[in-house]
Amino acid sequence: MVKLIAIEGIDGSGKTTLARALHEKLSRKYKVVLTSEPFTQDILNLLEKYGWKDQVLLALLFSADREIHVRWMMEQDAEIIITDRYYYSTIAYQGVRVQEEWLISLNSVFPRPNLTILLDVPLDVAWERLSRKRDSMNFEEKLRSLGEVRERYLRLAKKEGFHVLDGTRPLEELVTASLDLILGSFSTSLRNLSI
Ligand SMILES: Nc1ncnc2c1ncn2[C@@H]1O[C@H](COP(=O)(O)OP(=O)(O)OP(=O)(O)O)[C@@H](O)[C@H]1O
Ligand SMILES: Cc1cn([C@H]2C[C@H](O)[C@@H](COP(=O)(O)O)O2)c(=O)[nH]c1=O
Repeated sequence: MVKLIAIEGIDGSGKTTLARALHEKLSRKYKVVLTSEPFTQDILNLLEKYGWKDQVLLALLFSADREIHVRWMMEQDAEIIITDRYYYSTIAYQGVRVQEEWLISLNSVFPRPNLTILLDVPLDVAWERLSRKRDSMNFEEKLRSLGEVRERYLRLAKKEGFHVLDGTRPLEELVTASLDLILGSFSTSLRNLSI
């Protein structure tokens, strides 16, 4: 059975960097697919067209994109799939303005990840990192709500049992900690092979 690992966190928390490093390490022993959300170019076009203000529309668009993403993931020949963002992104981000129960219900159709890692960073660290890539989507809007998104992620982590890692730690430490979690939580066959 394929194992699904979700990497979550606010913008600038280091998700993409960690996901790529884990992909590189795990690929030495396993068939690993690295993917991310938003998944399709279509959703990026729609975000461009309709903007980022209407959070109900965003929740519906991201969830539709996720359905296409999940179908695609199910077709992959992989032992491990690492996704840089998954449905908890919708619950944390759109949850700032939209009823959480509805978001949870909307996303209840998707497979639950086997393991979720939340990279947690304070806002000033995220801002500093993001300002280096100010071309990122919707920069000014993001900064306004990122604190609330972080709080929502931390609450979700407690409720859903995510593994929370301090994203200000050096990358090498984060990779080691994540590999321990991944190999420790999966089957004996995965655990017996060291990376
Ligand atoms: N552990 C780390 N320590 C210091 N800098 C880091 C660390 N991880 C990532 N960075 C740097 O922070 C910046 C943002 O990293 P990255 O793009 O991986 O974050 P992200 O969470 O995927 O962001 P976004 O959600 O905006 O795409 C990059 O410049 C990256 O090199
Ligand atoms: C999947 C998903 C994403 N978002 C937001 C979060 C980010 O601000 C952008 C994606 O950009 P990134 O460079 O990949 O971080 O979209 C969201 O609000 N809801 C979602 O479900």
